[in-house]
Amino acid sequence: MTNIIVGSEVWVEDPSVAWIDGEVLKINGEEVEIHTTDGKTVIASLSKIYSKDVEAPAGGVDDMTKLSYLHEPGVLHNLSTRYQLNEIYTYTGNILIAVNPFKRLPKLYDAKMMERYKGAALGELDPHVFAIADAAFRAMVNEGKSNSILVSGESGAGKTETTKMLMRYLAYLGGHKGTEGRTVEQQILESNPVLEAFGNAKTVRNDNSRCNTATLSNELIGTLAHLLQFITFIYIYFFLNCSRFGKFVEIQFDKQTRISGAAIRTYLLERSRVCQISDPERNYHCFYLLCAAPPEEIKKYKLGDPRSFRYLNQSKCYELDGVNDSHDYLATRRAMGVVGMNEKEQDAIFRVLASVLHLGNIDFSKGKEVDSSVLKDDKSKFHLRTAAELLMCDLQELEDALLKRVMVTPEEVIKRSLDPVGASVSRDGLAKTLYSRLFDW
Ligand SMILES: Nc1ncnc2c1ncn2[C@@H]1O[C@H](COP(=O)(O)OP(=O)(O)OP(=O)(O)O)[C@@H](O)[C@H]1O
Repeated sequence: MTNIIVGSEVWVEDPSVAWIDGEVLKINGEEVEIHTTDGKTVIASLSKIYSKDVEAPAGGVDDMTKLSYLHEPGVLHNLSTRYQLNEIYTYTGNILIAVNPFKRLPKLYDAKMMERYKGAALGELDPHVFAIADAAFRAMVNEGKSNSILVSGESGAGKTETTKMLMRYLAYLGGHKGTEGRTVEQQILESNPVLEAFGNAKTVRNDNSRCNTATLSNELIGTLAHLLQFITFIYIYFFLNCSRFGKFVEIQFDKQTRISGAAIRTYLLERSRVCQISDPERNYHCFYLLCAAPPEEIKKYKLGDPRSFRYLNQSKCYELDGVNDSHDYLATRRAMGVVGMNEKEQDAIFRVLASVLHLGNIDFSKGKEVDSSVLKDDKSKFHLRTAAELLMCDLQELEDALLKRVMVTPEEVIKRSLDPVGASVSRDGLAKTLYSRLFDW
């Protein structure tokens, strides 16, 4: 700011394009008059304008540390310049920034590209997700220690796509055929439909949202990454930090640096979504898939139109563009088979899911005693009975679990009635717990 004089080229905030460049016409104390490149004259405070790097190359720089000024407008301008040239990757030191291209760029990820990046030092070639995977792989081999890659970004930023590319490259380096000739990468990807059905939902930003940075703090990620340094097996880990759920992909290598196995762990499911959604979002995909199951299964689980269930009808969004829930239900069933869940287990999973929907339709009204409640009507009784049948539990015990609170003291176990509001809270609590236990399983 101190170098800003009349004639300097600067960045100034703009309501429509975030930052716009211009030339300083006058400085009057803290007040600066700027002629912007869109032909306007604006007044801004000296502390809110930033010098423009006039010597920066027209196509931007591939590493942000090469910029003369590392401030917000400089960084955004550099990313935007490169993006317009289809250069979606840029380094900041050894961190890679990826800008979502929202279109397929097949040449960027083909076999030739993998060949180019194999063994190349970080920074030697254009910024690329393969370069990060290669550096992580080489460090793991050279140091004989596990390594981790953190993929972070807002919902819809491209974390899932990035992880797929990282896995593809690692599978190329440590390529190994798994069972039935499928690569480990393929097997991990095949488990995706199952995880996505139960852990993904449509959010405002992404029709198939899994992750954003909202709930997993940087401190927690730091701790996880730190702990992993002490694990002696040679693994490469990916963290995807999320709000719907977190995903932790572990790829295991043997002493010959060939892939020997993989595991996926999930954590931090967004439980509140099971009972509460707001327009235009949706609940977890699996509920809509189940409501679109073949007629004999709908009959078995006593389901129907998603509009008839409280946990789904709080939002007006039921269908997603380009998504066929009936088709996806069958695809999820197939994927469950591929990852080793037998028919009986699949049926148990869908029974629990259906019971969550039935629980949500139970209403309560005031009971005869003070602060007590009863099932409101025959409809509620039907849903309670169905939930008990599906969960294969005792009807009376399930009703008690909703209408009464149990307190355990050192002396005795006390049962206290709940009023209708308390019973609704306990109903939602049970639904959330059922769903999250199912997801963890
Ligand atoms: N490198 C890429 N090439 C082409 N398309 C991409 C790329 N990265 C992202 N996309 C597009 O953006 C969409 C959203 O990306 P993705 O699902 O990876 O986001 P996310 O960060 O995992 O989101 P969420 O956190 O909500 O789950 C993808 O479905 C794809 O269409």
